[in-house]
Order: sequence, then C-alpha cells, then structure tokens
Amino acid sequence: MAQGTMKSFKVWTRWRPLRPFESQGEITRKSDQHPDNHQSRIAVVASSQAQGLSSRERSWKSGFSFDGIIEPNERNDMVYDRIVAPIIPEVLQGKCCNFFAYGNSGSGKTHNMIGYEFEHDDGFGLCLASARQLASKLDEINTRDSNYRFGIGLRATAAFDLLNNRNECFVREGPDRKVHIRGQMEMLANGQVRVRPIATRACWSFEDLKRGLKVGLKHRNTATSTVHDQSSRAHAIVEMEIITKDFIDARDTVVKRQSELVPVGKHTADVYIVENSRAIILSDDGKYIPNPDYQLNQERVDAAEAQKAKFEARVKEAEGHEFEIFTEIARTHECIGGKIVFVDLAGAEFLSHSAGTGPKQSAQEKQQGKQINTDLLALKEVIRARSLAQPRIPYRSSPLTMVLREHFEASNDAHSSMILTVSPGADQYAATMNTLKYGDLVGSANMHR
Ligand SMILES: Nc1ncnc2c1ncn2[C@@H]1O[C@H](COP(=O)(O)OP(=O)(O)OP(=O)(O)O)[C@@H](O)[C@H]1O
Repeated sequence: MAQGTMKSFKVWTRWRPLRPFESQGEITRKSDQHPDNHQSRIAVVASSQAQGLSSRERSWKSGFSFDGIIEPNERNDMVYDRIVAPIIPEVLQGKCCNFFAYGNSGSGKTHNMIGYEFEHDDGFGLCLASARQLASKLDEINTRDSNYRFGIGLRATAAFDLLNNRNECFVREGPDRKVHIRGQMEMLANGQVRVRPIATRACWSFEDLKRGLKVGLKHRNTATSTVHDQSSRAHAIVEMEIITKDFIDARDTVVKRQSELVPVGKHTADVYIVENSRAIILSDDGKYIPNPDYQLNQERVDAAEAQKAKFEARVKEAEGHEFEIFTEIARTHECIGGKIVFVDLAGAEFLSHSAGTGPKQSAQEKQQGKQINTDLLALKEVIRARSLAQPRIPYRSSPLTMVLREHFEASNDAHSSMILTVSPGADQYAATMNTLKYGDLVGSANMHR
C-alpha cells in the first residue's frame, strides 16, 4: 500500500500508577524508539520471585509496534489532548473514529475510557471528555444556525444493551449484508411479536449525555455479581453520533421496521419448511419424491411471502426517508452522522488464564474464552487487511468484527486507536505481558502504514 492512503490505526500503551496493595514493587521495564519511524518498543522483565512462568516468559520484548507510551503520571486530560482531541475535527467532518481499550481487570480501562470523575473535567475519561468537546462544538453550530438542532445520539451495547435495561443482544447479518444488533423477542400490547431494537438515546446537552451514560454504566455494573465478571466477558461499545431529531426519528423508524420484519421473515421460512416437509417424502429407494397424500398449500406459502414482501417494502421506504433527511442536512452541515466509538474489549483475563495464572474456568467460561479469543484475533486480522488496503476485509469472521464493520466502513480514512492499559505491579507481570503481546500483534499487523 502506498504510504498515507489510509490514516493509521495507532496502538498506545498506558501504564497506570502502582496501587498501594501492589506491594511487590514494579516490573522492570524499558522502552525505546525506532530512529526512523519513531515507533516504540517495550521490554519487560519479571521479578526473581515471580512464580508460574516458564524461563522464556521471564523476559519479553515487543517489536517497534507501539505509536506511543503513556507514563503513569500522565493524567486523563493530558491523554485526551494527546490522543483524542486531534481527531475531533474529523468527527465534525462526519467521519467515524474508533477507540479500543484492552487490558486486564484493574489495569485502568474504565479510568481511561469513562473515568470515575463525572463532575470535574480533568478526571473525565476519554469518552466523557470527547462528549464534552463535541457538545460544546455542536452548541456553537446550533447558535450559528437555528434551522437545525444538533445533538449526540448515545448507544451503548455489550452482551447486554446497557441503555435498554440489559436485554441480551444478538448479532445477525441480514440479506442486505448489513449487520443488525437486536435485543430479545418481546410481545407487544396488541399481541404482535417483535425483536426489541437497541436503544439510541438522543442527548441535547452534555449533562443529558452524562446522565445517559451513568444509567448505562449502572446497568453494566449490576449485570452480574461482580464487575470483574461482566467486564471480562463482554465487549462493551459506546457510540456517540452527531444527530438531529428528524434524523434520529427516521433512523429509529428504520430500526423498528427492521425488527418487525424479523418475526415475519421467520414465519415465512417456517411456512415454507412445514409445507415442503409435508409435500415431499423420502421413497423406499432413498430419493425425495412428491407426497401422493399431500398437496403443497401454495396459497399459504404465497400469503406468507406476500406478507414478508410488504414488511420488506416498509423497511425500504423507511431507509429511503432516512437517506433523504441525511442528504438534506449534509448539504449544509458535514458534521451529521460523524461518530466516535469507544470499545472496551473483553478477554485479557481469558488470555492470562490460558497462561495458567488465573482461577479455574467452568465449561461455559472456557466457551466464552474461546469466542473472545476468536474475536480478538479476527479484529487483528481486520486491522491488518485494512492497513494493507486489501479488497476483502474479513469482517465476517467474528461477531465483534461484524459489529465493528459499520464503524470501520463508515469512513476508511478516519483515525482509530487502541490503548492497552497495563499495571506496572510485579505481581501483575503475566497479565501485563499478555496484554502487551496482543498489542504487539495488532501493532505489527498494522506496520504497513
Ligand atoms: N492512569 C491512572 N491514573 C490513576 N489511577 C488509575 C489509572 N488507571 C487506573 N487507575 C485506578 O486504578 C483502579 C483500577 O482501575 P479501573 O477500575 O479503571 O480498571 P479496569 O481495567 O476498568 O478494571 P475492571 O475491568 O475490573 O473494571 C481504579 O481505582 C482507578 O482509579
């Protein structure tokens, strides 16, 4: 790939300060920069007392895979200025930028992404700090032009839909190759069944958005008996998109109609299968032949197909309306649809368990661990294929990459970054090394910049 045709995917490492209970001191660590491309590499050495490590694991060195290293004394506001603030203008140009956080429980992901401080700006995590800056830019635009009122559409999903009372989410690819994230089936008051859409909350001020995010996070924290369980088993995604009321209403209608189509499509498939399984039987010589005792009820099949076509047309009509509204706004305001996405990746615990340092896993946890590893490797492959500008990007290899496809494809030339959060504690050596190893894989997959 010619350099510079695609903006890079940056990989950062953020060391948090040592915490009081980490009494075994710090990991010995060193980093240096490549003289030409200024990429950094990291070397770590376990303390002589560290147990359960093979001799090969006692010291480890990355390649020049990292774009930068954030030291423990760098506060959230400094990290924001360094990593996120420079890309806010891209979001205001209607592009989609993605930020990933990856690290073990307790390594600082929440501190980094959301922050524990909701009242004082300098403690805001990257997500809140971006929301504040975006909200203030949108206020300026709204003051200049009263034709539209721009706000931020907030959507938070994990294995649970955080803003919609923790319904489990499902990821599916529709016949149109679009990925749909849906909640559980629900029965409406009129007896209709629909698949519950994932909620977008329209926020018209920063305070409004903070409230929305707090509600979402509260659901996350109560989703399982321990925060640790939840955060390590589910990727959590917070999306903030520049919207207007008309645009978000039109989008909601699309999502609503798509979710109404799901049970109708399923009913049509059921009718087809039932009719055909009655009308065709297996003969004595092992061939499928028409059942002489049953005439396929073509009318029933046609009626189901017609019903499905009606619901498909409703989706198309809603999509057309959404597109018209978007195009009309975009004629004068390129910011519409601009998006910043924060993804808290699950899985660091699973990798460290596989290194033999964690508690014993149940069969279900092992299954989840496998799925998460598949997701993480698929993400690395997507990053590699994008950085090589390959014609086929393997988005379909995992549910995570299927979900992220929309964000990556929204603007190929926009910035994305991954921040690895790591503890410097000597007793966290194995976890830290595993996190750095994954970052090294991602960073080296992305070396073709
Ligand atoms: N860079 C940092 N500077 C100061 N304190 C930090 C930093 N990173 C993390 N901490 C503190 O360390 C503790 C653990 O961090 P945090 O809760 O963000 O970890 P986590 O990776 O989100 O854990 P979990 O996955 O279990 O939720 C918190 O008290 C947090 O305030």
